[in-house]
Amino acid sequence: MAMKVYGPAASTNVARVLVCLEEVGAEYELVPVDMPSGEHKSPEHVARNPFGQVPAFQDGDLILSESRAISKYILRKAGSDLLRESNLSESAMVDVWLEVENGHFSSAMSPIIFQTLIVPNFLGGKTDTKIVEENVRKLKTALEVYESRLSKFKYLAGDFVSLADISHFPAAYYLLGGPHASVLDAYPHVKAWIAEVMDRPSAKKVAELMKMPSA
Ligand SMILES: N[C@@H](CCC(=O)N[C@@H](CSO)C(=O)NCC(=O)O)C(=O)O
Repeated sequence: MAMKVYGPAASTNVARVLVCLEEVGAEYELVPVDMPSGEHKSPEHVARNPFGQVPAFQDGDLILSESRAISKYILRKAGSDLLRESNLSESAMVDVWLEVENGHFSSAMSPIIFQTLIVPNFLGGKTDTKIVEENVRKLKTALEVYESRLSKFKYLAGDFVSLADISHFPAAYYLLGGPHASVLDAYPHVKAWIAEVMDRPSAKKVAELMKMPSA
């Protein structure tokens, strides 16, 4: 039975799971969740994701939530080298930079995406520029570290591409498509690295899914 992903492709955390499925060429079904109507808070969905969030994931009788854990499951099941699990130190570096992506990059990008895209376009509200400015500063602090790291290594975890790089795709998609793309101009190694991530067939496929109206 095909693996199922619950949630809109346009959600960064759903997109993270989709890009991993595309990386390993797995069969999967994307099951819509109508968030404007609050379907993600329904008992059926909360049974799949205890926080009432998207994504949720099902593979047979295994039900998972948390996009990075789901991503690791998908890559492990496929025996993908994107986790570098045949090498203890390399796999540890993948975990380090996956945590960095979560805590320093996406944690700054999420409020920026919410304030500049969701609030004005889907909630009919006004962007809170204070929140945006505060998180652009946080993003720049992170990008200083990335620039230094990527001037020494081809990819974040080392001289090999890994989940740590791929996991940046969703937030990078919105950064490049949003009002703050020019932030990258001050970080040439980061800008080139993000372009390489975005150029992966998996990223291009999911970028198309993210654009679809139902997404
Ligand atoms: N740590 C989790 C975060 C999921 C999440 O925030 N999902 C959002 C939409 S994507 O940005 C969500 O479901 N928001 C609605 C809500 O929190 O009620 C993960 O990695 O899967």
